[in-house]
Amino acid sequence: MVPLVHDLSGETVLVFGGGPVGARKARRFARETRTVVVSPEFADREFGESELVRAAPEPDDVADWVERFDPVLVVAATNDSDVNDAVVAAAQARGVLVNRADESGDRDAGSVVVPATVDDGTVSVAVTTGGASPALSKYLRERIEAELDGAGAMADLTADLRTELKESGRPPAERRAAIRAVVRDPAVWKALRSADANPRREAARVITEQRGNS
Ligand SMILES: C[C@@]1(CC(=O)O)C2=NC(=C\c3[nH]c(c(CCC(=O)O)c3CC(=O)O)Cc3[nH]c(c(CC(=O)O)c3CCC(=O)O)/C=C3\N/C(=C\2)[C@@H](CCC(=O)O)[C@]3(C)CC(=O)O)/[C@H]1CCC(=O)O
Ligand SMILES: NC(=O)c1ccc[n+]([C@@H]2O[C@H](COP(=O)([O-])OP(=O)(O)OC[C@H]3O[C@@H](n4cnc5c(N)ncnc54)[C@H](O)[C@@H]3O)[C@@H](O)[C@H]2O)c1
Repeated sequence: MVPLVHDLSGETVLVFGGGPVGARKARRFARETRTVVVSPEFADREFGESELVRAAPEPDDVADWVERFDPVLVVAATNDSDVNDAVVAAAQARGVLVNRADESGDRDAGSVVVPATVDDGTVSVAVTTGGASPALSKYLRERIEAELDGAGAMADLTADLRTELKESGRPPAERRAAIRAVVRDPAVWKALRSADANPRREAARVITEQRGNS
């Protein structure tokens, strides 16, 4: 499996099944794009900004639902494996990506796994075990969460520094060395994680020291 980062904005994600698993997937996708959940019941679960459609399609009806919403990704999260089979078949027939929540063995063409993810600003880390052990993905995600504190701010800071170094006409090798030194510097990280420190000043110090060393 090849992890790719997919921009879903402007697209539709269609989720079949409004149980805890369908709700979790729907919350995740609804943060990014229009998400529609089809299910005969939704209990009192949280579906984020998703649109909820109360229905229980038979396997033979699933293709019509997929055609009607024209999604870029379909999620099969019902507790009825015949319906989930039909969702996979309908997605494949239309060349649409499909995530199947009730299977982690052999995957069908076009199938995708939803990884465990941590976000900090523009930085995302995704963990997958290729379907082998979702509990391990969750555990590793929890461990990475603390590591990532400040990463979004570091991405913003170094994006600005890259632009400034380019504009000041520094040669590529020097820019690369400077940015690499900043992202590895403990004092810059510490400053990014504390409210009253000055990360820009720390970064400027690192760049000056780096230039002196090369
Ligand atoms: C990462 C995460 C993302 C998300 O779903 O948002 C995710 N599962 C999560 C949690 C979790 N899921 C399960 C447990 C109970 C412990 C256990 O069984 O291990 C726990 C842990 C818990 O609940 O503590 C049970 C389970 N999961 C699947 C099956 C079916 C099967 O194995 O056949 C069964 C058995 C059902 C049963 O037996 O009834 C299948 C899949 N689950 C995946 C993703 C995909 C593979 C990801 C990978 O490559 O690792 C895949 C293949 C399909 C998919 O859904 O995309 C999310 C953590 C989010 C987070 O917290 O960060
Ligand atoms: N991927 C994961 O992390 C994970 C975790 C636990 C379970 N699972 C598997 O995923 C499936 C869903 O898990 P759950 O805990 O949400 O199950 P659940 O039984 O609580 O919910 C299933 C939902 O599907 C709905 N449904 C039934 N028939 C439908 C139809 N024809 N069309 C639309 N919706 C329909 C039900 O009303 C219910 O709301 C289970 O089969 C389970 O094996 C996956």
